[in-house]
Amino acid sequence: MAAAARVLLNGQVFEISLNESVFSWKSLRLRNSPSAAAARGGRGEGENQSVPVSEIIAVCKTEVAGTCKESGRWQKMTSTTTSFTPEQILHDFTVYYVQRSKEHHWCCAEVTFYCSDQLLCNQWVQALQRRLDLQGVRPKNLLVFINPFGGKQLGKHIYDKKVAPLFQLASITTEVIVTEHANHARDHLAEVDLRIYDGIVCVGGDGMFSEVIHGLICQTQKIAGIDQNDPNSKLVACSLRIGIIPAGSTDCICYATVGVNDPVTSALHIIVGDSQPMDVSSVHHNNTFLKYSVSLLGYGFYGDVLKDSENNRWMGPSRYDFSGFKTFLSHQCYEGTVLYLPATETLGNPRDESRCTAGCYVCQYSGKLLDLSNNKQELKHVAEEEDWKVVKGKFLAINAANMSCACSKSPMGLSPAAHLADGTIDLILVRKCSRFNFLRHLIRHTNKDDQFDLAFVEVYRVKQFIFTPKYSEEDNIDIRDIGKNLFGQFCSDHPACGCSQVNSNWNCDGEIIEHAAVEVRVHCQLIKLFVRGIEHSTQKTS
Ligand SMILES: CCCCCCCCCCCCC/C=C/[C@@H](O)[C@H](COP(=O)(O)O)NC(C)=O
Ligand SMILES: Nc1ncnc2c1ncn2[C@@H]1O[C@H](COP(=O)(O)OP(=O)(O)O)[C@@H](O)[C@H]1O
Ligand SMILES: [Ca+2]
Repeated sequence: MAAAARVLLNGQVFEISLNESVFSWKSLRLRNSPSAAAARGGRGEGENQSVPVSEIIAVCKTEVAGTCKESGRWQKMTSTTTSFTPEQILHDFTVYYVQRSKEHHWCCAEVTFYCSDQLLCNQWVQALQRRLDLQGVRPKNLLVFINPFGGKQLGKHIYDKKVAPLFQLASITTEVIVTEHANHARDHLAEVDLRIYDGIVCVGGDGMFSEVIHGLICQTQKIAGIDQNDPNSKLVACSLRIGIIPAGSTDCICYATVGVNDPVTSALHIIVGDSQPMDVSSVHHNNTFLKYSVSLLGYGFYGDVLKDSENNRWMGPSRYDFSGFKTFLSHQCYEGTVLYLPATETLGNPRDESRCTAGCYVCQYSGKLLDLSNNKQELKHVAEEEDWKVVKGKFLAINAANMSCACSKSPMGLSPAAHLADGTIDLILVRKCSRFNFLRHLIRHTNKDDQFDLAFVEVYRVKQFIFTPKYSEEDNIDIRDIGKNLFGQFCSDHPACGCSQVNSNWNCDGEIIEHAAVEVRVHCQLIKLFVRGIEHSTQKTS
């Protein structure tokens, strides 16, 4: 087949061409027209444009029944430069491709080319389709879970209206499960034979994503014979990629990996077969596995916000604002000891100006270190005693951010310089301070000011940490119950010392962990997502 051909687009003659990796179309008329210079380098139909084959969603052939309806267009065109006649224009094909718009949004654009004969049309459709078939990274069969009750309860609607048509266009087959109860997706994934799928999609929020990774990681460890209750176990990485269609309340994992929480954008990243490794933290208590975390593990402020917000689920996403306000007013601090193991082998620092973006070299470097350590038999992690550091005190918040935790409320995130896949978490300790100072810290999450540049805030990049509350958990349950039953929620929370004898709980990706004493360890690049990390804003389609 010719590498280039003449076709019609919007009544003008275009030359289309295809090489190994790029499909382009350029207007032949524009070359000599006075407006050519202005149009050069422009975007959109009617101008010169190119699209990487890796970003073509589909190519479809449409037989045109007749020329009557379109004859005005053909007449206009034939009067300019073409040698086509209206009778010859019977065949067209449409190319659907990724188009970038503002703030990391992707949408599906389409362009239809009219060919002079059927053979030419078929040849181009086949040539493009062959190139698409060579895109081995693209998923063909997906298992989809929809949480119908996440966020504003629009998960099913979002999937049916915005996502399913795109998957169909891209010839992706799906098995869709609308969850009927909490943990439905997790339990299904822990047991089902996953070999027939090329990936898993969850439609919902961070809680739904958490269910999916629990099912997937558990099954993977079970098959590999790994004991998840042992905090020192070296976990086996999961091979299936996971896609998130945001339909939750915070959607922080989607936002921090794509740059926006938009269902169409996420669906397109799945279709083109993007892949991004991600760190996962394991949380243990007394040598018992509790949970995995990908975004935020928060004790104190974020733990209390979550606990309170669970009573107000009917409010939808605004439950977090309501509970956030209440928790801020309660100004509760918690006493305890944090032991942490600093990350020494990785590149980067939580106070860096640079950010984790698509193709991040910090994460790639950690990936190489991981490969090296995977080739060794022994688990290297058993750290020397003297490596551990200790911090004791009264804290308003202890936040462990596995990634930036950016979301629409906090566009830079809780730890703006954190990395998706470097094998570390940023441990943020907010010590007891005045309400005014804590508010200053919180407000800095919403703007570009440095939330760590405050005397009562410390941040460390760590591989592992252990938190021990001052008050033992067994005693604590009694205190909390007595306090709640007799005086309501806040009464027992304000002893004269200003620090609570009641423990907080951990917020683990939006799920509550009741234990306060935990041991947390990061597992570098344990899972993969159908994303590429946040693109630099200069990355354009053409
Ligand atoms: C005075 C102004 C104060 C504003 C402070 C804004 C800081 C907001 C930072 C939020 C960081 C959230 C990290 C993400 C956590 C999610 O995993 C979790 C669960 O999300 P989901 O409900 O499942 O989508 N959401 C929450 C709020 O705990
Ligand atoms: N069908 C269901 N009924 C009730 N709860 C569910 C269902 N499916 C999933 N869940 C649970 O709903 C919780 C919140 O889901 P999520 O999708 O994260 O929404 P949100 O972001 O609003 O919290 C998760 O803990 C998940 O386990
Ligand atoms: Ca990380």
